[in-house]
Amino acid sequence: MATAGLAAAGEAAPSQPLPLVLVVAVALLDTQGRVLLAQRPPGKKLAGLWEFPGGKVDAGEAPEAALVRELREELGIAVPAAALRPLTFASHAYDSFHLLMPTYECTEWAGEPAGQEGQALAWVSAEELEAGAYAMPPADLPMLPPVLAAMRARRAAETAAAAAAAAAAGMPA
Ligand SMILES: Nc1nc2c([nH]c(=O)n2[C@H]2C[C@H](O)[C@@H](COP(=O)(O)OP(=O)(O)OP(=O)(O)O)O2)c(=O)[nH]1
Repeated sequence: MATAGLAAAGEAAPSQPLPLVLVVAVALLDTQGRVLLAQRPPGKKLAGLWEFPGGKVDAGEAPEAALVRELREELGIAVPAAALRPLTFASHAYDSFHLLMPTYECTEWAGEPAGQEGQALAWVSAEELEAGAYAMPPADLPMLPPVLAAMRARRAAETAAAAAAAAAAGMPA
């Protein structure tokens, strides 16, 4: 329906569209099924909140390439693009832009993650994440159910693999 038609029907006219900002992020999962969160530094928007590592996609850049670049720059780790598996996405209207954030799951990387820009990092368990122990941006909250499911699946798979290895070696798990 055209705007005039909406107004005639007594509905609110659509507000000014916000610019769409494309950000890519990752749920990096360790063998215990914990996820890596990074704390946004002081002086930035959403300072102090804990986020999934990632950043903005540059013009002309593929999302996976952007994430590989961001993880190298921010955490000092090398991630093969093929190890990035689509998991979920965020779509959230902030005051001055609309965030669209495809989020991948990843269990393979080379190097030890360390905050290259001085940001604090934390490996967070599913229980801690679910309890809200790490305050996150509002855009991230709808992504938590699929992230938690991925964390628990990873932990269960690693536990089963350890039990199978122990059984094969003739040892109790
Ligand atoms: N990487 C990441 N960004 C998030 C998450 N949740 C969320 O709302 N964001 C927002 C915060 C920023 O507005 C944007 C990320 O872009 P960025 O990392 O380049 O943001 P920034 O503020 O450091 O950069 P800038 O605008 O100062 O250049 O997405 C998240 O879980 N991970």
